[in-house]
Amino acid sequence: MKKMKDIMNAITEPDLSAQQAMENHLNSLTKPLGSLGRLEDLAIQLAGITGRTQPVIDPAAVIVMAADHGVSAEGVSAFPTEVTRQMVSNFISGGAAINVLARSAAASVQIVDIGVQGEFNLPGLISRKIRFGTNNMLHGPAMSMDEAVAAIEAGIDIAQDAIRKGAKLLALGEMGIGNTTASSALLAVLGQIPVEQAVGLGTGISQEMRQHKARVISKAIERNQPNPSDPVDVLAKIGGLEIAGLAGVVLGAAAMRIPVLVDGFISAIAAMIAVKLSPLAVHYLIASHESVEPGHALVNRLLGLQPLLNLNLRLGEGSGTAIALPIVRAAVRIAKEMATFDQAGVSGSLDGSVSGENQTLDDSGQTISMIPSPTYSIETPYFIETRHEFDQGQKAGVYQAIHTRRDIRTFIRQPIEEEKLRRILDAAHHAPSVGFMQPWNFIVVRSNPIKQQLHEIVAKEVQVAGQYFEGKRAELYPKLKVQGILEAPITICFTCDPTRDGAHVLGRNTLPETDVHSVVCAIENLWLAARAEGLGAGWVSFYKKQDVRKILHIPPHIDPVGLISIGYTHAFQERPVLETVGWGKRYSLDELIFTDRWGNH
Ligand SMILES: Cc1cc2ncn([C@H]3O[C@H](COP(=O)(O)O)[C@@H](O)[C@H]3O)c2cc1C
Ligand SMILES: O=C(O)c1cccnc1
Repeated sequence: MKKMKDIMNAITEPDLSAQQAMENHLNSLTKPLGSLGRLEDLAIQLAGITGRTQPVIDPAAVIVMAADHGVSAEGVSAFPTEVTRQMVSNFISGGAAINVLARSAAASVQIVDIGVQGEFNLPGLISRKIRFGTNNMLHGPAMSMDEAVAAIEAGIDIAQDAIRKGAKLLALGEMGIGNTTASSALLAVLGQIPVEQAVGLGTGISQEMRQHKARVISKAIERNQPNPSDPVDVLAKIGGLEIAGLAGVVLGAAAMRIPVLVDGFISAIAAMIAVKLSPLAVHYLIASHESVEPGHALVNRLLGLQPLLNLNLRLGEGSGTAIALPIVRAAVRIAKEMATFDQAGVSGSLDGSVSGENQTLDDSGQTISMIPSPTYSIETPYFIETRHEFDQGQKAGVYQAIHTRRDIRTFIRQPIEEEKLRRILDAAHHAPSVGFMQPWNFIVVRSNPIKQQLHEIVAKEVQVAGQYFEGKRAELYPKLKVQGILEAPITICFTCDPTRDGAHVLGRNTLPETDVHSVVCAIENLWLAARAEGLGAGWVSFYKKQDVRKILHIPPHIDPVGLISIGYTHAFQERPVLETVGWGKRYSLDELIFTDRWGNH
């Protein structure tokens, strides 16, 4: 137990400065920014793991853990238990799929007996047998907690040994008839997924057998009552020895800053257990592929991993890792061997920056920001409670949306996709609101005649406002474009209903205006989401509320807080227009920050 705990605690964050250095390096290479897509993400991840801008992943070793499952007595697999033992012999003889694929990928294979039912006398087989297969989980725990911990610790030892002998990347493989049953049970409990969704056909059973398999799993969960917040308890009651061993391999590798290539459903479940035990381990995982087994996509999703390949595999043994290894190697070689713009004497992009400023010039020669391709999945993992940290790409995305948001008043006539509109409205609807009062409504204006009416009342107020400016601002004012209601495909009126949720809203007794504050939060959410989606948004604030109420049939007690025009645009200016034209400049942040009391810097 101590070994496991120590290793769990030894796993640290990836090296952010090495990641940044890698990103800068990739951006200096002779290719358009980001054009090597996922290979660039891989190179950055490997830099973070290894702390090196020239990561080394060779020699790579596939560790295949083999064990048997008592539950296979229930007829949950298309094959009998003895196939596990027979396949171990096949692995040692070099005739299994993983042997061939590993040879083709120039990786070594280590076969570990961590719980096969049967004795071996095979040279080259690593024997760490904890017991002769698990018990049938239908009738009680598959193994004891001590055995589960011993299997995890055996995995840690094996990873450490392999690394000491020189391995720079470990890949997970497994063999164990019945192990998709254990894996589905683990997924159902640890991922809080309905059993029905977590179960697949494994080695190729019929639909009737699949239903039977699901019933066996449900009964085993019912019988054992595993505690979802204790991964070792769950592993012991409904898991398997090879799964525990592989979880140990992940922990051992991550603690030594060695990347782990994950194979199919079973090894991904093992990786999930490792991440449950030590959340930072997730940064060391690379998903080689997504198998046909339906649970695999779910685990990848829960872990936030994007598989490199989808080849309809459903084998295991580490097969997918050997196929993906050359891709990982390609990422490493790109970083190491490609020439930079300087070295090759190749001209950089037109703004002169080859170093990743994410900028280019628009048609008129003005510097505009580009949206880099997203490096992370839009589906945030939400089951792993402990994985609340944003990864580098996610963090960068949030700040990028904030810093490149602009008040956009010039739109091109390209319609907004309905799903996009729905997503940004949903972002607005997830804004913070005082006492959760959600006082907003969103009137989405698409009708041209109504836009025309809004445009007219706004134009009138724009005129009126002009007389209040003096000097330079009076001169600049007529040149400013302050609204784009006619051009924008839609304008949204954000309203506030002060009666929503009754008179006594939590947190609003002394500050009645908190309802409007909440609506403004919704506007900002929409604005940032729109920016991330490549849509410009502009807040129009020249209007008399009475006029807007009349046009949009808004009842008198409802406040039309803001009109926001949205649409695609030619350019997101690097700086606010009002700054560029000299209307105003951004105050210094330091001057705005006081310490403890007003005015104290
Ligand atoms: C010949 C053979 C070789 C394999 N290699 C991997 N598996 C894969 O299938 C098994 C899991 O499926 P289930 O839960 O349906 O038994 C595991 O051993 C897995 O590694 C194999 C299965 C067979 C039959
Ligand atoms: O996803 C896998 O790796 C898998 C699927 C079925 C059987 N064995 C392995």
